[in-house]
Amino acid sequence: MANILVVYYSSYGHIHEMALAAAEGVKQVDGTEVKVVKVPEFEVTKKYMSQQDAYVKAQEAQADIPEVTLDDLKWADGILWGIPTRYGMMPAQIKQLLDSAGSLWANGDLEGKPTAVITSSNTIHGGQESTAITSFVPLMHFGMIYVGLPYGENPEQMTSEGIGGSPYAASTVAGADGSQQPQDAEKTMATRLGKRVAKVAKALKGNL
Ligand SMILES: Cc1cc2nc3c(=O)[nH]c(=O)nc-3n(C[C@H](O)[C@H](O)[C@H](O)COP(=O)(O)O)c2cc1C
Repeated sequence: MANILVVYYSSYGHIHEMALAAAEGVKQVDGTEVKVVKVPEFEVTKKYMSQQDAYVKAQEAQADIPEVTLDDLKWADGILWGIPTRYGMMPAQIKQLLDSAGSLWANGDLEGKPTAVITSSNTIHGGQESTAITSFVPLMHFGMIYVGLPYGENPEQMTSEGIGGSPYAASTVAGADGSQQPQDAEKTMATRLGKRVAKVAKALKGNL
């Protein structure tokens, strides 16, 4: 049995939806168990963003998702990270989690585990690729094995349409005002990435 964790942070729900799509992909692989967990919100963020309807609605929709623990990260044989773009890179909430997981780094608890990123940004050039690539850096410090999104399996990437998806991460474009919801092609790529991480985790478990 390979355990797969989908851990995400989502202010407005796009990454929440993409995380659920990735979990569907994990479920397509026999002999795996999937858990979806969210990164805790900061009090200061609740204070400043709770005037925004879109934020409040999206947080209510995630109320039943449990908050991640360090034991969840240890439990996992593979981890998908849902990371929306903040100024071209990961949000502080995700960085805070990683910064709180120094004991796992020190013990090598995540070494050899496959990992992948799901991201989003408002605009097509607003950080889709920079968020994925900069997120790779701390994941390498943890000794994880990065799983990308190959062109051969994701024909949706070969388009001039304004959708997400790159060799580095599954992604969705939320639109300039954030009102665009993840499109089927984007969710399909997240599902395939979930499936890919599950297959790699299963193949690697006990073999490194
Ligand atoms: C503080 C902040 C910074 C952001 N920075 C960017 C950015 O650099 N580029 C961009 O295209 N979108 C940016 N956005 C938009 C978010 O990336 C977008 O709301 C997010 O990807 C939607 O995912 P979510 O619904 O899961 O939160 C930013 C949003 C916030 C709140």
